Amino acid sequence: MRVRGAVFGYGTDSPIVDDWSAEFHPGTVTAITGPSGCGKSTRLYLLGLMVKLTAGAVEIDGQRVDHLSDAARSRIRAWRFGFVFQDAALDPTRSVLDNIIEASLYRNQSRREAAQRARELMDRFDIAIPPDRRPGQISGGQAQRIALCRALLGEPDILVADEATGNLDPRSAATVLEAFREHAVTGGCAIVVTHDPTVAGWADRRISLDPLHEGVSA
Ligand SMILES: Nc1ncnc2c1ncn2[C@@H]1O[C@H](COP(=O)(O)OP(=O)(O)OP(=O)(O)O)[C@@H](O)[C@H]1O
Repeated sequence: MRVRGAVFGYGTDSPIVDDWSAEFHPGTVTAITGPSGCGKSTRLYLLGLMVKLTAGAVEIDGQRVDHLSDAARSRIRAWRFGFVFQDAALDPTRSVLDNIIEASLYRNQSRREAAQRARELMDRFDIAIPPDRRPGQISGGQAQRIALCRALLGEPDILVADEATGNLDPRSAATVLEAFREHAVTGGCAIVVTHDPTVAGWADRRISLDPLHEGVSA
């Protein structure tokens, strides 16, 4: 996917993202780095078609998609993207299992199949809690991994993660990074925002938004 000349700001403030262009390739993990508040998460919202640009365009497979209707953008999000946000964004009223499988039900996957796969993912990421637990009764690191299970369950083309290893011990973080790598190796596109130099160094490409060393490196 790519973004061309994107401009976006919140309300009447000056733009947070001003004429941003970038490309993200299948088979590749790209890390986005930069100081706190520079607009890394905002760029993920923009790539995930969650906000409307003031100018510029977002393209997937060469097709412009940012200007489509809300319903069309929601469909693209459900079918093409998997998201892991900083706050996990789990529904507190539903079990962790239901949180994981919720999005896949939009994709006409059967509940039984989805639940089976969700349990496999929970095992893979060592989330040793009963699947009927509510998000209010789990740790921050578990919530992040539940959000990752939810993102992976839909087998997205584009996996977008915001500080997805931030709350994790080194072993759990390594399992999560392996999952990003596997996603890329199987032809997916992974985009990870991180403050962690180890994660950035491990990625295939880095987009730095730091004014002192802005640019792309591989
Ligand atoms: N909903 C909002 N309304 C107004 N301003 C916002 C909103 N969300 C973020 N901002 C502002 O936009 C700027 C960029 O925020 P963003 O969360 O994208 O930065 P970030 O680089 O991801 O930060 P961090 O590394 O601390 O998570 C910040 O100045 C922030 O205060």
